[in-house]
Amino acid sequence: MWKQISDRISLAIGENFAARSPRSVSGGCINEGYKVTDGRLEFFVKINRADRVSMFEAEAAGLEQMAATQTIRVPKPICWGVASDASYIVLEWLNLGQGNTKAQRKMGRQLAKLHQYSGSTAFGWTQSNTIGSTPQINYWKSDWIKFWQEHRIGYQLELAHRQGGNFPQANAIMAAIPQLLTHHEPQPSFVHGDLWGGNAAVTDEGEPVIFDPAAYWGDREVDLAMTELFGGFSSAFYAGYNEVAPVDAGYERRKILYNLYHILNHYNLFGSGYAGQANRMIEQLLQF
Ligand SMILES: Nc1ncnc2c1ncn2[C@@H]1O[C@H](COP(=O)(O)OP(=O)(O)OP(=O)(O)O)[C@@H](O)[C@H]1O
Repeated sequence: MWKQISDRISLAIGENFAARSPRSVSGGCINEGYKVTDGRLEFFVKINRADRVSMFEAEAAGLEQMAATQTIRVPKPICWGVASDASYIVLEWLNLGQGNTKAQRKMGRQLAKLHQYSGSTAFGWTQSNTIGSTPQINYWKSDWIKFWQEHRIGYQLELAHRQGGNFPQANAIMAAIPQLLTHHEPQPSFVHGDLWGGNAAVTDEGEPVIFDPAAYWGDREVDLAMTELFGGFSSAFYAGYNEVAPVDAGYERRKILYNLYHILNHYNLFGSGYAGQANRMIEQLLQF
């Protein structure tokens, strides 16, 4: 496998590359991550089962589209595909850390600029992708409320129902979504889609980077909401974001609805430990 991947890297970069003893890099829980080097060049490689190759195709497309906005740094995808019985994606290697306050502020400003970039009149994307390893449906819709209701909350509730989940207010929350999003008319922003703290970092040169996206054209607030769900972003980050594109009134309520998607997904991926949290969020939303 590594010989094949080395050959594809060589083809992509137009010079000879032969990986020496790939080193496992911890961090991700969906894929196996490796640092590969020939002593001179370095790359980050993620490996999964061969039948998961579409996940890497979508990751590469998402990264390329974000890079094209020239707003915030993302790792450059070098090549991806199937080698032996595995799928892989090769990305430029970045020396990543947490960064200081200045870098966090810059990250906030740059994320806001990504969100201000306009390029679509509808919500969705050219391809569906994955959130964790769950399919994420991106069929186009011109109506954000319908998009969120059907492709996000409805889809996850259906998956949860099929695995026996007990969400007594599932129908009620589906019916309440139009009301919860009323008077909110977001422009489609190209969102990262999975912006927890583990998917954002700062290079050793102080440049903010976001990676491992589940991208689509959506309400920018989905990214902000997720940054708050598991923490990891400092007040400087939010100050930077608000300098460029202050959040709209009503965000605090929508935030719960947007994060419900991720908690339902966690239920579907990791099991019943997340059911209580999802039900509490649903109850909270139904009280508005
Ligand atoms: N281009 C890169 N260069 C160096 N290290 C990287 C790079 N991209 C990611 N990393 C590091 O590897 C870790 C795992 O990367 P990533 O989140 O892309 O993997 P994953 O398996 O898809 O993760 P997840 O389980 O979050 O879906 C990151 O937290 C980061 O520390």
